[in-house]
Amino acid sequence: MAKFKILTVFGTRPEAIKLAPLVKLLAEQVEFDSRICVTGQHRDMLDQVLSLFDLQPDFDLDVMQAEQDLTDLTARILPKVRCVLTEFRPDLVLVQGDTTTAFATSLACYYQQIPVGHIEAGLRTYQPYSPFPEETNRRLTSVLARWHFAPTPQAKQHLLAENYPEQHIVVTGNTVIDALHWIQKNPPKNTALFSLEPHKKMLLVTMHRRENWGKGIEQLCHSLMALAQQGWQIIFPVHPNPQVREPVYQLLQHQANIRLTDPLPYVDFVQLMQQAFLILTDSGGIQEEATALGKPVLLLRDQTERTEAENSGIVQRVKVEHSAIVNAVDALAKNPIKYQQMAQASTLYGDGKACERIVQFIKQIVKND
Ligand SMILES: CC(=O)N[C@H]1[C@@H](OP(=O)(O)OP(=O)(O)OC[C@H]2O[C@@H](n3ccc(=O)[nH]c3=O)[C@H](O)[C@@H]2O)O[C@H](CO)[C@@H](O)[C@@H]1O
Repeated sequence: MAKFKILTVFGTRPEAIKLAPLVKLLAEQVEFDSRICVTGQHRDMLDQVLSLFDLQPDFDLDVMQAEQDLTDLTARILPKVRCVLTEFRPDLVLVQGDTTTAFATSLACYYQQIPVGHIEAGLRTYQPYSPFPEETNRRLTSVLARWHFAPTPQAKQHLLAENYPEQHIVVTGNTVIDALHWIQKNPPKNTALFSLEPHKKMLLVTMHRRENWGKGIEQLCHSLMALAQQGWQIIFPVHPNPQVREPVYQLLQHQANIRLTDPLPYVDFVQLMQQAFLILTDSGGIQEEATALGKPVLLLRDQTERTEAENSGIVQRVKVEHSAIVNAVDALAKNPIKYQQMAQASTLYGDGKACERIVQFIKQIVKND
């Protein structure tokens, strides 16, 4: 019998982290012919993850260009994905999350009438520009997908409220927790892990969302200067986008107690999350990982689609303003009871078995076909 052909397409670091354990598991299934296609939307950061998980793409579209804009990126992905679809002729294409790669790939599949399975389906803020373009990318991807792998019951509820058929939706947990477990079980040998000053409490910081470009990044940098002067040790892996990198390096490069780095290998970053007193971020995936690790997060965004973490108390939204950020850090440092209430590990985003559930569901689809 011919094998069921699955093509998994991704292009950015967070998609690669979240799909790595899944493509590894798919490759072990004898009844599947599973291939990987990378668009290369984030070239360097993507390659770092591929090498960590020892993944070799079967197709590499290499769409990355300097200062790429969303229109050009979408327009470059469509015909390149079409070529792969017509060459490999998959029975199912898997995409993840809310990137331009996920949306444009789903559209290319729709034009070829190839079914799409959407991993991490159903996250919503219902604000089209927050986060931008991710909120609209994920809603458009839902429209184009046939199968919806929802990470949480709440994500499933969003999809049901939008009238997607219940038999096409399955709650799996988020595959990022599988990735986290994998990395904890398979720490790479010979890595030079990041060294810290042991007597100082550490704040781990990331910021890259478009909504924070300009004023938000400036406000964050000024708050970090004030916190560094109070004696906090700050580690800030800086996103390579010039809209982020230039102002951050300009404002913070020579400040005592602040270490700016290039984006770190995933294993180093996970270790730093564990060592941090607090994480300050506008990231999506870090909220999920921090929830699993029991590490409090100050979320530097107006909206979040990860309301489960916020409701559980581990994630606290903070206005991206100098004094609001400084006050929020101070308040937690001075209130150990509140801090301990936040620092509770939870399986809200999964138990590390999301990939198994996705694979089982796909086998069921094949059986029912
Ligand atoms: C709107 C939103 O919230 N963002 C989306 C975005 O990712 P998201 O905001 O999560 O993307 P980030 O660039 O913050 O990447 C986060 C991931 O990178 C790791 N990390 C971070 C810094 C570093 O130096 N090294 C490192 O390995 C983190 O541990 C985490 O796993 O695309 C994801 C994949 O489709 C979606 O799930 C998210 O919903």
